[in-house]
Amino acid sequence: MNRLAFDRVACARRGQLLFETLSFALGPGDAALVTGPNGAGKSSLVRIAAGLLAPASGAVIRDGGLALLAEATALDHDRTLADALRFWATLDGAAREAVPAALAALDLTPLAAAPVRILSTGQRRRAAMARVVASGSPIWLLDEPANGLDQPAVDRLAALIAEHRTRGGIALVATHLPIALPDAIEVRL
Ligand SMILES: Nc1ncnc2c1ncn2[C@@H]1O[C@H](COP(=O)(O)OP(=O)(O)OP(=O)(O)O)[C@@H](O)[C@H]1O
Repeated sequence: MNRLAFDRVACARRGQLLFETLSFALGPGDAALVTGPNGAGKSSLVRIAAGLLAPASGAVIRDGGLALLAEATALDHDRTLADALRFWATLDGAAREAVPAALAALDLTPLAAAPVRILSTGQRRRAAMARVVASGSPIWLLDEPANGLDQPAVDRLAALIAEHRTRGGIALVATHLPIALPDAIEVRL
């Protein structure tokens, strides 16, 4: 069963404790909303969840594949959007057919043949989200997924997360912008 849990996790950066004894457990269909002021440790929490940063103490339990949306989009600027997503779909072990569906889900189909470098800020954010969708991973770790998005795109993002949860997926969302996540566990840092 897919699962993401923090068990008394502490996070320290440059000797400073950002949070400690943080515990929560997410199962199929669950979501966590991570909020807090700048520098509180939202991105650090996402990186700990992803296994990219070690907790100062405590443990993280991950059962299921992960997809991470972080600040930097790892899409190759010189490829077309569809090509860049196909590259990641292959690495993520996803079906190549997942790419057109993900492009459509993020309203990016008209830009499929455009080079990644010409995409606007919001389009780039949606492209990074398309990679998460195409991956087919059950556990989504989303760091500021609404950054640069207009309101219709934020609403579409919320709907995508809701669909993912309906299919038994898990979402951990760190954001300083409002995103509708019904019945999410709230983690305030
Ligand atoms: N690679 C790093 N090495 C050392 N300290 C770091 C590193 N990345 C972040 N920090 C520090 O950790 C603290 C928390 O940063 P983090 O990015 O997790 O916060 P945040 O809540 O996501 O902030 P924001 O809302 O501004 O994005 C900050 O004081 C930051 O300077």
